[in-house]
Amino acid sequence: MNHIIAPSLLAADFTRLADEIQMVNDSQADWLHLDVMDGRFVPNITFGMLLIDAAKQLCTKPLDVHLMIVEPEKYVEQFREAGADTITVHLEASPHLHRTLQQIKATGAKAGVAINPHTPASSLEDIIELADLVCVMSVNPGFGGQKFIYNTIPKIRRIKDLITVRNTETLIEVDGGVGLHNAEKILQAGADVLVAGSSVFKADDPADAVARLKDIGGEIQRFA
Ligand SMILES: O=C(CO)[C@@H](O)[C@H](O)COP(=O)(O)O
Repeated sequence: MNHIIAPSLLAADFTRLADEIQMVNDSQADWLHLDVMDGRFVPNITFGMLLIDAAKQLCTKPLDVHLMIVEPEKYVEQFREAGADTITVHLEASPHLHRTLQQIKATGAKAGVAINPHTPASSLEDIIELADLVCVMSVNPGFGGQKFIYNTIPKIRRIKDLITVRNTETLIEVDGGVGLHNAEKILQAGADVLVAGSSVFKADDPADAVARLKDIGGEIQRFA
């Protein structure tokens, strides 16, 4: 499988949201990534179902919705109804993660688990079979435009090993500080999905930035 590029709308120009989403439609992007923040799980507030609903009407690509909120289980059905194709909840915000992933799947959405930079790969051992996607946070969640935390690379490898050993179809998504300067390393470590906010939307030519990210790694032999 070729890797997936998911531009993160957080870095878009919100005064031109329809144009920014049209760029995603016209580019080689595979998904649109949407960061929902509640000011409690993370120290920032972004948007909720209303914007997901609007994005769904404009976007021709699947919506990858990342819930950086406490008690995500309260809102799973509403985000699905708004148009989320993948719903990712944080392990650190989900005391009943197994139940929450089942709840997401019951809506027909793909179920993702996100882990913060300090959360070890081993914390996924008893949940990996249920996860369609693991979102490895490579910055502390809450803001776009931060620097990639390089300790994440060995963690991606450990998660990839876990997925290989358990023989699951789980995708590894890497989110935060991703760009042309580090995408190859991230893909070599085993990532399947690159979330890119600033490196796409702040580029002079965002569609070209997507194309370049999509191009990377075509010839790469991944580590086992
Ligand atoms: O979830 C987050 C931040 O919490 C990310 O999705 C960012 O939106 C990625 O933005 P860049 O680091 O690529 O600017």
